[in-house]
Amino acid sequence: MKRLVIFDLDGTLLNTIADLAQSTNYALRKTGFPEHEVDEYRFFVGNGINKLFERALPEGEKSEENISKVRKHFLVHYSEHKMDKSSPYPGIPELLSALHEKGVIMAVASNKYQSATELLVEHYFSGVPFAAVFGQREGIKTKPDPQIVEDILTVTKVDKEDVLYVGDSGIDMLTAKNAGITAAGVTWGFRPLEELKQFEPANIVNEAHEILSLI
Ligand SMILES: O=C(O)COP(=O)(O)O
Repeated sequence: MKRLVIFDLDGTLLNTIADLAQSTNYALRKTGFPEHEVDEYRFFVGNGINKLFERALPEGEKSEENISKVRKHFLVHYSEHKMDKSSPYPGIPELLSALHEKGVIMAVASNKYQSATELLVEHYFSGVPFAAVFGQREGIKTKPDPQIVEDILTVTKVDKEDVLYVGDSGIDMLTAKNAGITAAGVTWGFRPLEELKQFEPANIVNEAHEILSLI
């Protein structure tokens, strides 16, 4: 019996790709670099925003200086536009309610910077009593480092064997592996099934309600 479910945010609970693409394209435009199609961003997102900008910048232009310029414009735009087109994936609000009714503890572990993680969770899941909502925090290694999971376990006091980690990318599957907890890969997010399979997660699910049978 799993007592705690840890969810990744982007690509798992929320489809945020259009807003991330829109704000990054704005920042690229402002700094004079070429933009990308929304779909390309599925492979840029996942390791925090600096990595997103590094991937979005052209070859030969991926300097710290350029990343920091793009970041500045992105943050201004994303602070105003992070909820323009984002929305929970089908069945997610119902899944979270059902887990809560069953008495399962829930938490969020994201590589998105902390303030945006908190604001998005508050906006889209205001009624959900998450025990912890952790994003990318200053001085703390990002996923796939297991620190974020360890921090959630410290807050919730749940043993590792009682935890299910749910995510949409190889980074998430590796985070669960590194933390020594059971993973469920979801196929509705940003990354393809083949990427999830490479990390041999214990479970792969195609629809949100399937998570209930893994508890
Ligand atoms: O912002 C990112 O890079 C990805 O965030 P996630 O960990 O919630 O998928």
